[in-house]
Amino acid sequence: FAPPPSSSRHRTIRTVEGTTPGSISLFDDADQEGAPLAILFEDVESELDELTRGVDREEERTVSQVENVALTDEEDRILTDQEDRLFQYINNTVRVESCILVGVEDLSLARKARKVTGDDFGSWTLEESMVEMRELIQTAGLALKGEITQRLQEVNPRTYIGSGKVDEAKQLLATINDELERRGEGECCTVVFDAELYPGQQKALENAFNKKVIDNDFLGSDQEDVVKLPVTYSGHLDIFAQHAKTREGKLQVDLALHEYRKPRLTRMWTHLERQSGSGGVGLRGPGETQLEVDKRILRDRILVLKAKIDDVQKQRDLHRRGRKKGGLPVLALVGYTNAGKSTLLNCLTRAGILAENILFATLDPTTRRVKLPGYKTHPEVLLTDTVGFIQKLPTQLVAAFRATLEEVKEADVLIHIIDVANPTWRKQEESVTSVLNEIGAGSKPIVRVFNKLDLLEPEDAEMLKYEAACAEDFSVGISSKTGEGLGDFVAVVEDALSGLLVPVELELPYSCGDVVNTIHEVGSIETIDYRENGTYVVGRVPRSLAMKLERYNVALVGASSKEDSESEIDWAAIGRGRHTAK
Ligand SMILES: Nc1nc2c(ncn2[C@@H]2O[C@H](COP(=O)(O)OP(=O)(O)OP(=O)(O)O)[C@@H](O)[C@H]2O)c(=O)[nH]1
Ligand SMILES: [Mg+2]
Repeated sequence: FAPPPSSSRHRTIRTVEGTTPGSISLFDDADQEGAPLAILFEDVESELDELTRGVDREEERTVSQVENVALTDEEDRILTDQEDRLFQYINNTVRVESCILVGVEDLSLARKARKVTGDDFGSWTLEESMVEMRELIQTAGLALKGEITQRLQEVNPRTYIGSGKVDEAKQLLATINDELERRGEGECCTVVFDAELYPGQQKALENAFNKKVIDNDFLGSDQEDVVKLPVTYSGHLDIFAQHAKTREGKLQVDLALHEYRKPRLTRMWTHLERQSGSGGVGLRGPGETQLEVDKRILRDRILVLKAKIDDVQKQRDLHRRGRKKGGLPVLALVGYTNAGKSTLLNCLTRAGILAENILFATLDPTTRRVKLPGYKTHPEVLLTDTVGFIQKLPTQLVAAFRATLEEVKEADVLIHIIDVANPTWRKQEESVTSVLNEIGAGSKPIVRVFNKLDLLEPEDAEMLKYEAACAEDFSVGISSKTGEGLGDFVAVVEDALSGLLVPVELELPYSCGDVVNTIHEVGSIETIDYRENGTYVVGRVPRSLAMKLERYNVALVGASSKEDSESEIDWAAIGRGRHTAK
């Protein structure tokens, strides 16, 4: 992380209160053109100390006061800098090197599912879930050293897994650590659970494992405190933390981390308190226990973060409303993480949005105005990329990202990208569908896109294309990589859009009386007036009908019948990124 001295720049910033000047160095990565600035801590402790002081002052304000804080641009910039630094801190330190994975299958859940649905289609097997956890662990940058699994008829309320398994895990950790020590490598002190644990269970497990593994040096030096926080299910959070790019994404991850820690109060803040001078001047009030202080700081931080997120969201709402006014149809790309949403958006727009072979590459919704090549009935649409879904998201996180999913709720049509090269794709599809239902977006028109056909055996790819062609709903098989099927994709999207109701204002000659009946049947009428030249109608009709009635249109909103003259589209070239805009 050390910058070459020649390229380093130095910048001094003021804290919000303007009291303690702090300084940070910024440097450009000389090798990579356009790489983001990285922030180097000269003195991590004092930076963070300053940060918590800021938080401490914020807490004196009540909720409404926090909401009313109008920040100047400068203050806002400084606060954002502070967020960024906290962020860097999270990214760089709440990471552990190695871990073991405990997989649990709670058979009582499958039993419950069977009672409701009559079968257990859609519930994940232990092995499928483990495959996914391994990927998550890898994405989080952890080295997986060992695994144990258990099938449980009922969860043990105290330690989640049975006491025999706890002993087994301890034994495994001991064996692994002996081996690591022999090789002179750092010890493995993290247990990742493939389950959501109650704080009490987590504590009990920490205690159980602590005795043998984490031991006294858990209280070791300041940095170590944080590094050795027993991470169990927070793996998702770390991954989110590493991929949030925009202000809102970062704030949300930050909030989720705080919400996650609240019931699990760890020693994270304690060491900061110790840094702030004897007795924690300005932090600990009279008679307050350390735990109370910790809780207060977390609670206040959560308040501030929520207020800020609110702010950012209000701005986004404004943008969204502005977009609506433009009358362009909005398509949202949804799907399981790693299905290829960003790749498809890139392919369609060449917008250069991050597409990587890691889970959760996209955390922030990105919207692009796109002219779909080959799109006949409408010149342009808005395409929104969204964060990928996943089974068993920690509840806290789902709540934090619900706002992001608002974009999905606002869309006219959902494009559900499915990675058919993944053996569990049907279950992933189910998981996504249930999240969509949960957020109230299940009734929107959905285009199912079987992606990554290029990775399948040709005959399997053919089967899927056939399945898509025969499907009653909107389905299509494509490969975002080779460009195969993208022409069909655009056609299917067009079909889906043509069923949408669009606002119209028409003057229909009296000779087309039956048209009014049709509008009643397939759309809705807000105003009807019998005028000299014909029937004046304001209402909403399917896009396809709007096109047909265009000549009677007084002011047709949001649709156009311009024929697209592009006939031959070189999708393969677009897929490879060599397409030049016409
Ligand atoms: N072979 C092949 N690979 C693909 C295709 N589409 C996407 N990929 C790859 O799949 C990986 C994931 O793609 P992304 O576009 O980042 O996936 P995403 O759905 O946006 O993922 P998140 O943002 O993490 O939810 C990348 O390595 C892509 O190159 C395809 O059609 N064929
Ligand atoms: Mg993505």
